Amino acid sequence: MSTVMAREDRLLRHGGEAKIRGAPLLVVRIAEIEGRGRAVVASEPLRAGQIVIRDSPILLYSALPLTILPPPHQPQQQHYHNLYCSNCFRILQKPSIPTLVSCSSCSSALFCGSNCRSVALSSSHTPWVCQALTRLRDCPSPLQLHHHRDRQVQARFLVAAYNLALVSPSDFQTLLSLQGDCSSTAQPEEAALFLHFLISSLCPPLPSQNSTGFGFSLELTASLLAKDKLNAFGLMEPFSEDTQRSVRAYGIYPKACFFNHDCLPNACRFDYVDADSATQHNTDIIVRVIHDVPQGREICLSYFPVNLKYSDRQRRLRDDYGFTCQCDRCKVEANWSDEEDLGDDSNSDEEKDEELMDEDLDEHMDMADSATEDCSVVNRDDDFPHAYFFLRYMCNGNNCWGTLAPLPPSGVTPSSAMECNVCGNLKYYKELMDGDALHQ
Ligand SMILES: C[S@@+](CC[C@H](N)C(=O)[O-])C[C@H]1O[C@@H](n2cnc3c(N)ncnc32)[C@H](O)[C@@H]1O
Repeated sequence: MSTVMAREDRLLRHGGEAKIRGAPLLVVRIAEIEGRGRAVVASEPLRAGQIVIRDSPILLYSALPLTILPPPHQPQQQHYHNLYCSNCFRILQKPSIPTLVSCSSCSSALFCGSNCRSVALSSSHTPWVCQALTRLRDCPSPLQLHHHRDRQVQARFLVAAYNLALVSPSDFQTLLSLQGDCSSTAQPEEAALFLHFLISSLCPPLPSQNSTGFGFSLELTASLLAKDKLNAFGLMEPFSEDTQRSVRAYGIYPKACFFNHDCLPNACRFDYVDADSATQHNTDIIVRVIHDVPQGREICLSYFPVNLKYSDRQRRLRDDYGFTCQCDRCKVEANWSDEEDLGDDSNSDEEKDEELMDEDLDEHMDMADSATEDCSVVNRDDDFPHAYFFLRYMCNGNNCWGTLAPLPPSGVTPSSAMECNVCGNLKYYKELMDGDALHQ
């Protein structure tokens, strides 16, 4: 067992249940499930819409490429298009606001105000991060970092992670305790080799043995990258019907990272990053159950939009998360044939994907039409919950494909308003069943 793994084991395992940073979990617990690792399980019956976890990130980093940012007070609005505060990650919509400030020593970070800047200077944007990002951004072109957006984002993660070891050793230990390590592969991945070389040759030296006891090494770099790949949550750009949405920042959330995946999840997560600037913790994520969940049942999220077709889901889960999904929906859809559905060969792959998705959904919807007569189907363990799921819990907004969860119940009364976790619109149960959802 590697040093990293041995330490992880000591830090984490505690009577079969994992210790979790921060406030104790109340309505859920973390349990080990064979073949699935740690999992979030309801410790009491949960009501539709109930919040099960509210979680703050231990680490947040930008998903944007390493570029020189425009100076504050830059009058041209377009320069700020899709730029975010480097601390709170709210969108910088108003370039003329007098509070916009940049880092005083680099042009890699822009903040929505002096408060965010001073928080960042003592946490996520320390002098070491400032120099490291500047040197990586200006790295000589033969090293090819400029052409490789994914590697730039991974470099940002590694800089943020090694900085975490310096500024918050306990959070760094939490990061090390998450699933993902390099011990399963004999050779460190190419990304780890490349990025480790880049950081060790370009960035200011890190203390060889910091207070966490972990030295800067290729093994640790590879392990950190694996943890990021399996556990990071993306905070998306604001929703727009017309454009493809991408990630504005990635975060490591020490409780939410225990949710396993299901292609028909019973919970979904919300974030409100662009909430009122007076709101603290705007990068928290909140997980709510989408329907009643009995005590002892595992609570799962979907790691991607629920509309993906079977083969794409299987591929992503295998390639990105290292497991074969055997959820109820996959068992049913494993018998469906993609080849039969491929249709006109002249269409692009994207068009084919959309057609397949529409056909998959049509099939679900047909089943759902006959299922809606009997609302009890939601609790049945056969094919129908799949169809019912799409009708009731998938947003039908243009280009959205979000998941709907009821607003939190007030007392014992469930809410009839369903909130979409992608577009944010509210829909009402009756309109959903009538196929005429009300957008507000
Ligand atoms: C974000 S972590 C979830 C928590 C993880 N089980 C743990 O022990 O820390 C993601 C990893 O959990 C495992 N996992 C998630 N969903 C799974 C599922 N439906 N079946 C099997 N393993 C799953 C996979 O190893 C995946 O890479």
